[in-house]
Order: sequence, then structure tokens, then C-alpha cells
Amino acid sequence: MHISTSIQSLPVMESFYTIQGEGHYQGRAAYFIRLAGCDVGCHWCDVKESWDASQHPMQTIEHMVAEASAFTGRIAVITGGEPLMHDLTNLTAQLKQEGFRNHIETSGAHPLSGEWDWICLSPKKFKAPLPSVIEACDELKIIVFHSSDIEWAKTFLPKLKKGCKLFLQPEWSRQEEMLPQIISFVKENPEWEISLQIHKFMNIP
Ligand SMILES: C[S@@+](CC[C@H](N)C(=O)[O-])C[C@H]1O[C@@H](n2cnc3c(N)ncnc32)[C@H](O)[C@@H]1O
Ligand SMILES: Nc1nc2[nH]cc(C(=O)O)c2c(=O)[nH]1
Ligand code: SF4
Ligand SMILES: [Mg+2]
Repeated sequence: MHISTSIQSLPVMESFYTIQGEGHYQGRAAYFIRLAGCDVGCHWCDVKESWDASQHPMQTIEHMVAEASAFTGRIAVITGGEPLMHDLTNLTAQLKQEGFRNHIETSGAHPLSGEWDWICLSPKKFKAPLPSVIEACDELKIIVFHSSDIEWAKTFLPKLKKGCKLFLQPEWSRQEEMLPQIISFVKENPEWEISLQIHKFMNIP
């Protein structure tokens, strides 16, 4: 007997069409889907409201993709929360059918699922990233809260695939203190770039 794919729903905190504010695609129009649920626990996380999935409504993938498709842009960024806590096979397949490039923002603490055109890994000391995600990422984005985080960033280099983009992003509240050190590091190590959360300067989501 043929069993049709059951309708899958995922907990969604918010979705919005905006400008990617971080990393290699910074400045590009993108539709963000922020899935709820995270077990990493970064003390400086800028979306702690996303952590408890039970606080957010379930939405069917059909509904999520239909809403995304209403906008002109065709980059979808799946973020969270930690999006890899969910099986993203069906979501990414249906976004692809609507012509989206699928991008993910992840801590890498859970196994990859789904079909990705761009993987941004932002590893955390609080819950280590899986080797499989480190090897697959297209962009490494290290949040710099303390100057020692710059040294920690370098420990990932031997494990990354060739051509992986390298970013240092100051933790928002620590920007003034960390930026001078990040700037001098990048001047000495020009394979690294600076990412600044430009959406926060523009007061957009
Ligand atoms: C909110 S997280 C969601 C995706 C995933 N859980 C992760 O951490 O990559 C999205 C991005 O924002 C970064 N981020 C979160 N809080 C931040 C802060 N206070 N300052 C700078 N970047 C932050 C994360 O490191 C990650 O790159
Ligand atoms: N504009 C904008 N760009 C972003 N890039 C990564 C974000 C995230 O929270 O994952 C984010 C976000 O929340 N807003
Ligand atoms: S892994 Fe991402 S969503 Fe989870 S606490 Fe850290 S920054 Fe926030
Ligand atoms: Mg954000």
C-alpha cells in the first residue's frame, strides 16, 4: 500500500523577509524562518525566547513554504533556536520546489538533516559542534565574547573544507571592547573577515 507523506509541522517562533545581516551573504534579501527549541544555552544569546519550543505554535511545512513564496527573494535562511534539533528533510525539499536556495544558521550541536546550499556554522563552547557539521560547513562564524575566543576560532581550521569562509563576529554587547582586537587580528590574518550584525544597526529584524 502506498503511504502518502504525513503532514509535518514544526514549531515556529517567527518568520520574516529581511536583509541577511551576518556573514558571507550579509546585505542580501532573505526570508528567515526561526524554528523554536534550543538546548545549547549561550548566556549571551540574542533570542532566548526561542529556546522553549512549547511556547511557540506548530506550523505545517506547506503553510511555511506558502508564506515564504509570497516574497520576491529566493534565499531562505533556516535559523532558530537550534534548527538542527528538527528533521529538516521535508522543509528543505519543499523550499527547493519553490525555487529557494536553502541556507542554515546552526551551532552544529545536532546532526545535519535537509538539503543545503549554504551552511553557516557558529560553534559554541557550551555544546560542541559535531565533526560532521564542521566538515560540511561553507562558512564558520565565531562569536567573540572574550579575546580568548579568537584563539579558539583557529582550532577549527584543520577540520574545515577548502574554501570555507571565515568570520569573527563580536558578541553584540561586547562590540566596543572586542572590535579593536578583532580588527588587528584580521589585519594580521587576512583570510579572516569581520561580521557585524548589520541588521541591528539598521533597526530591522
Ligand atoms: C540566534 S542563533 C540561531 C542559530 C543557531 N542556534 C546558532 O547559534 O548558530 C543565530 C546567530 O546569531 C549569533 N548570535 C546569537 N546571539 C548573539 C549575540 N549576542 N551577539 C552576536 N551574535 C549572536 C549566533 O552565534 C548565530 O550565529
Ligand atoms: N537580519 C538578520 N540577519 C540574521 N542573520 C542571522 C540571524 C539569525 O538570528 O540567525 C539573523 C537575524 O535575526 N536577522
Ligand atoms: S545555539 Fe544559537 S539559539 Fe541556541 S543559545 Fe546559542 S546562539 Fe542562542
Ligand atoms: Mg539574529
